[in-house]
Amino acid sequence: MAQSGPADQMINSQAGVKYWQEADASDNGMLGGVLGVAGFASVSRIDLQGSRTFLARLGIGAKRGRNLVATALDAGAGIGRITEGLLLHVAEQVDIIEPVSKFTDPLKDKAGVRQIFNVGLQAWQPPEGVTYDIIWTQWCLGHVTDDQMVEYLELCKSVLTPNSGVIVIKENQSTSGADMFDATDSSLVREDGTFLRLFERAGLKLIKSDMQRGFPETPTKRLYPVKMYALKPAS
Ligand SMILES: C[S@@+](CC[C@H](N)C(=O)[O-])C[C@H]1O[C@@H](n2cnc3c(N)ncnc32)[C@H](O)[C@@H]1O
Repeated sequence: MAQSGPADQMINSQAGVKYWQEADASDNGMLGGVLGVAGFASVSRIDLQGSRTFLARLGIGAKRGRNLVATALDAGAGIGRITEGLLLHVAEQVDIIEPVSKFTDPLKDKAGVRQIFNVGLQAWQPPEGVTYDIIWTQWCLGHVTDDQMVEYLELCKSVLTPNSGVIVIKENQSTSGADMFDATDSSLVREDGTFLRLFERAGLKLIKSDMQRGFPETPTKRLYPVKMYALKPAS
């Protein structure tokens, strides 16, 4: 697609939310319909397994020798696929950020779900005194500009449990040599180098990273590579 100027300036957050308001409130809707493509029905399960393994490498998990935590934040949570499939298994309480309230309404009375913030990442204001052991942000950072992402990460840093808290980012990767704008949902697929620059700008250091493995691939369809980054305050 032809682009002019920094690709992140093409992001229109209202257009992004409008796209998602029309999406199905299902795992398949959250994953852009990919679960309905022949051979791809296992993508959500494989994604969650990859995330569980990544958290285990950080010492977090339900198995012996790993630690459970008190609080997690699921950012850009959609219908709570990650809250239910991952975070509630390792954290006592989970807060949620998600701009589309029809996705989160069914989560209001779910055991373990504490506060739901129906705003975009760029408008989120953490309540006074709250801290999180895990802040998980997956498949939604493409909806905010580079500056908004840095501001969001700075906020995350300020509400992370001192020393032990960790921020995890799990996002698609552009491999075309540039960040790629997608007009369908008004989002940006960033390159690894862009993520690393923005993390540094936000005062975060990378403590672990891994590629998601095991996604299916067919002769006619291949998903973007997906990378997981674990971050802590640089100082
Ligand atoms: C691809 S879905 C991923 C949902 C969830 N993270 C998952 O992996 O199942 C993208 C989500 O980002 C949300 N979203 C759109 N704009 C956003 C914004 N500005 N800030 C945070 N989330 C946003 C959408 O409403 C949608 O729920």
